[in-house]
Amino acid sequence: MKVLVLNSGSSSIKYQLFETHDWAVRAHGAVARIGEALSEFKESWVDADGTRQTQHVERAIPSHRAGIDHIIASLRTNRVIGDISELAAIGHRVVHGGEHFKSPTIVDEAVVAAIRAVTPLAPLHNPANLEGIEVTRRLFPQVPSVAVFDTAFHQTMPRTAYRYALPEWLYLEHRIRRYGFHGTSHHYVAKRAAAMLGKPLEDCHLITLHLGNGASATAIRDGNSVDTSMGLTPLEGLVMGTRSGDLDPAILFYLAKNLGLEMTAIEDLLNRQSGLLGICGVNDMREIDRMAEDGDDRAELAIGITAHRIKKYIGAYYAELGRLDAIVFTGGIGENSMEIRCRACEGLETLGIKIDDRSNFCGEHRGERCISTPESQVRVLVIPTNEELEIAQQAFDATVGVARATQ
Ligand SMILES: Nc1ncnc2c1ncn2[C@@H]1O[C@H](COP(=O)(O)OP(=O)(O)O)[C@@H](O)[C@H]1O
Ligand SMILES: CC(=O)OP(=O)(O)O
Ligand SMILES: [Mg+2]
Repeated sequence: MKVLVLNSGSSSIKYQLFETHDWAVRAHGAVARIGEALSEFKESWVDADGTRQTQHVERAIPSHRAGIDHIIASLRTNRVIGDISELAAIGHRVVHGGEHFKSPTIVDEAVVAAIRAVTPLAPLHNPANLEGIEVTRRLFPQVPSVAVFDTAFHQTMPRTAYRYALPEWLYLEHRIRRYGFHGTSHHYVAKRAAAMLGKPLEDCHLITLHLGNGASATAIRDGNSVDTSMGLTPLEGLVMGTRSGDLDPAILFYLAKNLGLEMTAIEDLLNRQSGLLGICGVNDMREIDRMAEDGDDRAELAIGITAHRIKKYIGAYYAELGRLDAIVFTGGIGENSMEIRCRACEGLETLGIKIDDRSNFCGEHRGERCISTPESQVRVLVIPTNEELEIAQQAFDATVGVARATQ
């Protein structure tokens, strides 16, 4: 059997097709720059003779719907999906599940409505996630679509971490609280970290740092999320590609009252024009690293603010946890930027955190690795995330569980 996973982001769709007997990847790819003049479609698949094939095309792909149609057509043309009955499930990353969803859920009309109801809380993400669900339910009505929520892993947070200091009715009547995101990634790397530490996840105290386009930190006690930096929406917390992360809420009043900005303009400013892009004009960390090396002061500042914010969260979460086994770096920046890892952990030796410069320099080594010195009490780990594998396994378990229950 096979499981197809769609991870629809704000301007991209990543996908992977897994064999369920060994979780080998039969095909994977991505559609990037959706809606721009020229979108990019990269795919890689294993053909019937076991040979890996790749293809890279550039063409206009105006919407997520068109992107998914494209992916499915290509999987069929390349004969990666033959008989539809081979598909056990289609797993979908859904960013916001509110308080309703604590585990992977087979999608029906009521689930679609519940996801739609929380869409205002993840305006960059949930519409794309829903579009993916609608397309696959239309194309493959006989295959269960399973929603795997970014918010689910964080549902173990205590109320002292998830409630804001706002009037109670805003929580009771409107469910305004911290939800947290990237839960699938935080959970996946936490399990891998436990394996590297050689102890059960239930015994691990960890700080996981998912640093991609969106970025978040999570405090994990005894294997459970007990605090996380993103809040009601994926805007709070760390500095991101185009999102501001934490700021004084009074800045919003200032922008509205003194600069006359409309609410929609403020929302766009904080979600799409801030973060790395706002500080230095570029949101790609590779390019920012190069600019900083060439002496660009704004690029240097972007790296500095990003690392400073990460360090603040490490300190806060260490204090919350009291004991810390490991700090885990993941996501495009966490996995690849030795500069960010180095600066985020700099000066933390008295907390028992010491990076080994040679191990931190990745060179050709891109896999799971420990980058702290042997004396460092807290291990510092780099673990490539694999949200799609985690979603595939959770989606498969959900469908197998239902099949068992109905037998
Ligand atoms: N070799 C690298 N060095 C520094 N940053 C990198 C490198 N490779 C990727 N990145 C950064 O990772 C970020 C994207 O992370 P990723 O996890 O792929 O994002 P997404 O949230 O879209 O899945 C970008 O800022 C990109 O510049
Ligand atoms: C929730 C979130 O920020 O996701 P991404 O990093 O994919 O934008
Ligand atoms: Mg991501």
